[in-house]
Amino acid sequence: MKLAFQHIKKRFGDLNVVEEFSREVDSGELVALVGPSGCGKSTLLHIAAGLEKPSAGTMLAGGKPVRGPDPERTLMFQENALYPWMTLVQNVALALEFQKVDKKQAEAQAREWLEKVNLKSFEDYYPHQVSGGMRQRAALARAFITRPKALLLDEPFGALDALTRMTLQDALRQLIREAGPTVLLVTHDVDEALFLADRILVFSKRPATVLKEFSLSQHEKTHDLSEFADMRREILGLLGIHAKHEQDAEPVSETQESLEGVAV
Ligand SMILES: Nc1ncnc2c1ncn2[C@@H]1O[C@H](COP(=O)(O)OP(=O)(O)OP(=O)(O)O)[C@@H](O)[C@H]1O
Repeated sequence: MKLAFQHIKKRFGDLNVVEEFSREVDSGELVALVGPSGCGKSTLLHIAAGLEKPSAGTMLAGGKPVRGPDPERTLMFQENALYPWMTLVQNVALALEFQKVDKKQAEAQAREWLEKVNLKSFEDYYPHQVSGGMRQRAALARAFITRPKALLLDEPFGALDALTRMTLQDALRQLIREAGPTVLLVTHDVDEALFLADRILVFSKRPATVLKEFSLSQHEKTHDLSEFADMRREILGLLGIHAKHEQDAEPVSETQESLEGVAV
């Protein structure tokens, strides 16, 4: 599903959040939105999800104006919203039950998706009985089980430690490869954007405008992002973070902290 932001502007009262944003995200493409805290990235995601209306301009999904939320466009947050009183399998199955799929069939499919995200023996655990990374794996299974045409990911792994985050990024890439949704990813983590994205949009501080756009080669990426060192340095520079020397470039977790520090 192609997403098209056409001359989008957004104000909240006196606060000018998005100046004017026009971009298309092709079917099956993954575009990462990177920028200072509070610049308006999540607002753009909410407009794509149909949770916020633009003050001006048009949001199109699959060529049609977005008029509200739709299961075809699934939003996933940093804080997994699993229900604590339901097991992982019940949580994942619920997404299908909302779509009127029979409970037994929904649970059978939920078990398959939990297996895909390496949670096979944990299906019947409750969220508090598993780690934060495992809860986000379950949240990924729940996001994918309805086979949305567009996935809108808002800092999906922001609460996880760097190592767990990398394993979740691997799981996400695998799921995307299988299911092929269009993905918009908001992240503070430049390395996450480099690893996952086909394209990265770097935003200015509020009101959000695109400072620069980067296209990444499609070939197989690994977490060794050394071939993207120049791009990484340029992105960090645009965000006002300067790595002294290449060998001093911040590791993932510090990058995250530094970016948080650019809050406006
Ligand atoms: N519903 C709302 N009502 C009023 N102001 C809002 C609303 N949603 C967002 N804002 C404001 O708009 C600005 C941009 O918020 P947004 O969440 O889009 O930024 P962001 O770039 O995603 O930030 P972060 O990276 O910290 O999540 C902020 O100042 C925020 O307080």
